[in-house]
Amino acid sequence: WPANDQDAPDMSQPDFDQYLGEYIKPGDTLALLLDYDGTLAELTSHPNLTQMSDEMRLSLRNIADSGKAFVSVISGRDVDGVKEKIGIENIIYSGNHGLEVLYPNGTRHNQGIPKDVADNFDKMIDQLNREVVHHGSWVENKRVSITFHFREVREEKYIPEMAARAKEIIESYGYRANPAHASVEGKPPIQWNKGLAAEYILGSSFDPNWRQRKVVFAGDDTTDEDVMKMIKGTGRSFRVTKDKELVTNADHKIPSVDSVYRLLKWIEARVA
Ligand SMILES: O=P(O)(O)OC[C@H]1O[C@H](O[C@H]2O[C@H](CO)[C@@H](O)[C@H](O)[C@H]2O)[C@H](O)[C@@H](O)[C@@H]1O
Repeated sequence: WPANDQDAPDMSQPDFDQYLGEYIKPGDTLALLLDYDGTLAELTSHPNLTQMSDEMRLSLRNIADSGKAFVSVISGRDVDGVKEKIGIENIIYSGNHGLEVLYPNGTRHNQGIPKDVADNFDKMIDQLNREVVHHGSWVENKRVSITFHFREVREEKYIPEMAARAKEIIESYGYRANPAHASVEGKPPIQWNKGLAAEYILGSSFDPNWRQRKVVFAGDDTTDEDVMKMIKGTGRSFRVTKDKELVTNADHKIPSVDSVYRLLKWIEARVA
């Protein structure tokens, strides 16, 4: 299903043969990078309710244990939270949109944040709580970034104004605001994103010459586009979306978390 086509059928094994069959040959070693929410697990009303299916976990574990694939999950959640959700030991986790990296041996890499910006963090949350948290919206505090959630706001008339004001508040404290799924993400204003984090993880942990190796990425959100841009032309990327009109840097659109599972099953068979 090429980007921008009119129909959005779910994916089958022959689709992945077509997308990846020429790219990943049996015997190749592969780097598999994945987003979490909306990619490995369905979006839910609250982040605590999200669960990855047992089938997805088993397939991911089989790929990670194959000895033929390097696996990393790069999430907007805080790194310990996303590791807890997935629960597989031998993969590299990255959280807070790439600001934190947690290796299987427990080593961590935290991207530095200027002190004046970090000092504004609690004040920003206080103001968000005072001004835009009402009718079901809330602020998720991830220690270095925040997510302002409005998925549970039942009276939709409040949403445009609270989202716009949240963006203003986030930016007034020197943070970057970007729209995401029923939320506004607030990230520190440093030259870092999921794409640069992926580049760092691949270069330091997979292979310094990773651009000559096979890299596959799947993600569903705006922040994932940075990874898609970064591997464009060398890797293969998938944007999880049902939106036929959505403009993306991904090589292909796939419609659902279920189709991500089929992608994993295809890769699992290839690295077996
Ligand atoms: O990069 P990701 O792994 O996709 O994380 C992005 C954000 O995901 C979570 O929020 C989103 O998922 C929630 C649970 O399904 C949903 O309720 C919310 O509306 C979504 O925005 C998470 O809470 C954030 O911290 C992540 O940044």
